[in-house]
Amino acid sequence: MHSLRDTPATRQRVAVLGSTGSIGTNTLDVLARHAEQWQVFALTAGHNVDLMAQQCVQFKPAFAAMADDTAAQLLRERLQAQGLAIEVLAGAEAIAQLAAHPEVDAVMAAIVGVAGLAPALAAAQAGKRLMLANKEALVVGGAWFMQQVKTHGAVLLPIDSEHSAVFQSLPEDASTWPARVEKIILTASGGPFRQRDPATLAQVTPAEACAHPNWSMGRKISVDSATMMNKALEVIEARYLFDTDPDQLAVVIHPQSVIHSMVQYRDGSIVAQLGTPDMRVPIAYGLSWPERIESGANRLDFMALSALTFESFDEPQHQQRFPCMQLAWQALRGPQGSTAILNAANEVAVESFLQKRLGFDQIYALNAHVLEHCTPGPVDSLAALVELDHQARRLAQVYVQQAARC
Ligand SMILES: NC(=O)C1=CN([C@@H]2O[C@H](COP(=O)(O)OP(=O)(O)OC[C@H]3O[C@@H](n4cnc5c(N)ncnc54)[C@H](OP(=O)(O)O)[C@@H]3O)[C@@H](O)[C@H]2O)C=CC1
Ligand SMILES: CC(=O)[C@@H](O)[C@H](O)COP(=O)(O)O
Ligand SMILES: [Mn+2]
Repeated sequence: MHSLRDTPATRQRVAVLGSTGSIGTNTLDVLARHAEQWQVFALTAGHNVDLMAQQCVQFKPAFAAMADDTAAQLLRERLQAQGLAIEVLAGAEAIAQLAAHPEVDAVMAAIVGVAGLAPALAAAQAGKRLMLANKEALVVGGAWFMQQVKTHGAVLLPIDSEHSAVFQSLPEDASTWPARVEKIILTASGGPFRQRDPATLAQVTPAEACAHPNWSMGRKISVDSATMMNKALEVIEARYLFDTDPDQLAVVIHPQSVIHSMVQYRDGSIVAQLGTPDMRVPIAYGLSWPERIESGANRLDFMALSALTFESFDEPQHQQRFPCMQLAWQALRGPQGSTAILNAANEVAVESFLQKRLGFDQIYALNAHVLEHCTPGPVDSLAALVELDHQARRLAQVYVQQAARC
């Protein structure tokens, strides 16, 4: 593998995993504003050769990797034709190797789904600064993943907007959190169906589900926001990131997505983080922590805000609209491995919904079914997690096939 010997020691070298996605492109936008501080060392993606080729021209990384072999070959030919000396690698293993590359200082983990677990883990085990957008990695890996971060001296910075908000609202000394914190309150927009008649949810289309009112995101997380499974995954993510009891985690619906989340302290005081809904803010914070850098985000104009409103997720209509929410606590209170099972079920359910093989309302039914019927196992290695994920996926696929027959 080739080495960047001419890199000034002061520039941090970043690997952006999932560079062609929503988080990946926002990350590159922030990095482009700070070329004197960070250098793009590696870019990785799945299939999108056109965008990856453009990113390679602009950022000239030492390495580019595509999960898909054919895409990698195509990229190699394109870059050669342009005279760019970028080493192109292929496959999941190469992506994990780049995440752990000795010349990498920081890794943006922005692959969607459990596919991002192995490279995020590789970065953690190599002791990197790990900027974690890929919430599924933590939902699957749970306390074991956090233990790997600790054991290998990695620094984990949350990128998910709510968790970045919580992190920004907590004292720097983590050892004080248990004594000081009463509750973590995650805000939720309620997604595109917050006011939809629950009786009509069976008919919604992928396009409607992906039309998030406040954020422009990839299709998987957009569907998760529409079912509020995104918030369920975030409750699980918060439990492991901040090592809280599940009962200390609460969700409040806040349709404007201005308050990104809050910490309630034992004296009743609440500290919140606010801003315009722009992922470049948590990304910039993940890159620069404990410093602050320009993110490019518009500043919040309080005078232009009509109102900040809140709704209880316990309202009967919201309970009907968003049954997925309670699966977070069900999985957290279940045996070890339950959150990995729930994640696998949900990935199959969302993909099937996007392919129009499953109704929107069946996402909850599938998730609940697999969580109930899949037997959890110990979560103590990547291989064990992968096996559990496969087992849950098999059960979920059977459910989809049966649902298609009805
Ligand atoms: N978007 C957002 O604002 C937020 C996202 N997140 C989380 O960040 C993660 C990324 O989300 P988002 O950017 O929206 O997703 P996108 O779908 O926009 O992007 C996903 C990225 O992962 C790549 N990818 C997909 N599958 C694989 C695979 N099997 N192996 C390697 N790379 C793969 C894609 O490559 P390609 O397209 O080239 O195939 C793309 O670069 C998710 O876990 C999400 O929950 C969290 C908070 C906010
Ligand atoms: C930007 C981000 O972090 C997303 O997870 C966002 O929070 C989705 O919004 P809701 O899930 O609250 O609709
Ligand atoms: Mn979020």
